[in-house]
Amino acid sequence: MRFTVAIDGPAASGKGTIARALAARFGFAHLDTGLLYRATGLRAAEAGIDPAAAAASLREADLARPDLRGAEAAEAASRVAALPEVRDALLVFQRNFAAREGGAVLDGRDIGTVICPDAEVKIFVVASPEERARRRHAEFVAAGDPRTLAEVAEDLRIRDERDAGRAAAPLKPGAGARLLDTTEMSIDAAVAQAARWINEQLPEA
Ligand SMILES: Nc1ncnc2c1ncn2[C@@H]1O[C@H](COP(=O)(O)OP(=O)(O)O)[C@@H](O)[C@H]1O
Ligand SMILES: Nc1ccn([C@@H]2O[C@H](COP(=O)(O)OP(=O)(O)O)[C@@H](O)[C@H]2O)c(=O)n1
Repeated sequence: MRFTVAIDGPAASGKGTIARALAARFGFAHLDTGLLYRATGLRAAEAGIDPAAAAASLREADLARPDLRGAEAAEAASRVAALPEVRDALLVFQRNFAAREGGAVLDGRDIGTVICPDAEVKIFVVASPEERARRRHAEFVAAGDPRTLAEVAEDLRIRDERDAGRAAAPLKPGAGARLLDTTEMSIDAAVAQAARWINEQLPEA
């Protein structure tokens, strides 16, 4: 069976958490596509190579770096993600992942619009900017990053503006996407709602 769940939304809205939980619940494979852009951004900056070349030559080890979830990687990702050549270089890998037998969940910014416009289920996850900053800040505190809440909020604001304002695959809901506002939702409630939408579309066993 091929079945694709596309999850998009702004930074720290809860995409990855929901995608991971859905993949575990339904036995689908999960791809956090943000990691591809994070790894590309870091690699291009460090090796001083063209970002498109960095994207085209990503290796497993690049995606296993411990610093991928940090603020520097996020900023580098959002810069290279505005380049159409970088997006093109990552497209086929993502499409192949989505088409795998057994089902797949992908989370990112353009999954429901560009990568998988025909996904069986599209979910656009949002939360208020304050709540998203609070969540990301809590993660940084847990990881020992001294960034303040105000700094985190400002980083997210700049990145969201860049991601939604760029010409190449801007952040926006795909046609037919369901809106999931997690601002006042528990993780369990958010996952349960998403799971109901998937169950509605799953073929009868
Ligand atoms: N209702 C919720 N849904 C999803 N994540 C939530 C929720 N409430 C709190 N979180 C927390 O928000 C943080 C950011 O979530 P994450 O999945 O990393 O977001 P994203 O992938 O959109 O950047 C995580 O620490 C997660 O546990
Ligand atoms: N499908 C995707 C995924 C990420 N990205 C870019 O990569 C950056 C990091 O994405 P991420 O999903 O890891 O970031 P968070 O939402 O977890 O903060 C985003 O700010 C986007 O610029 C993208 O352009 N397209």
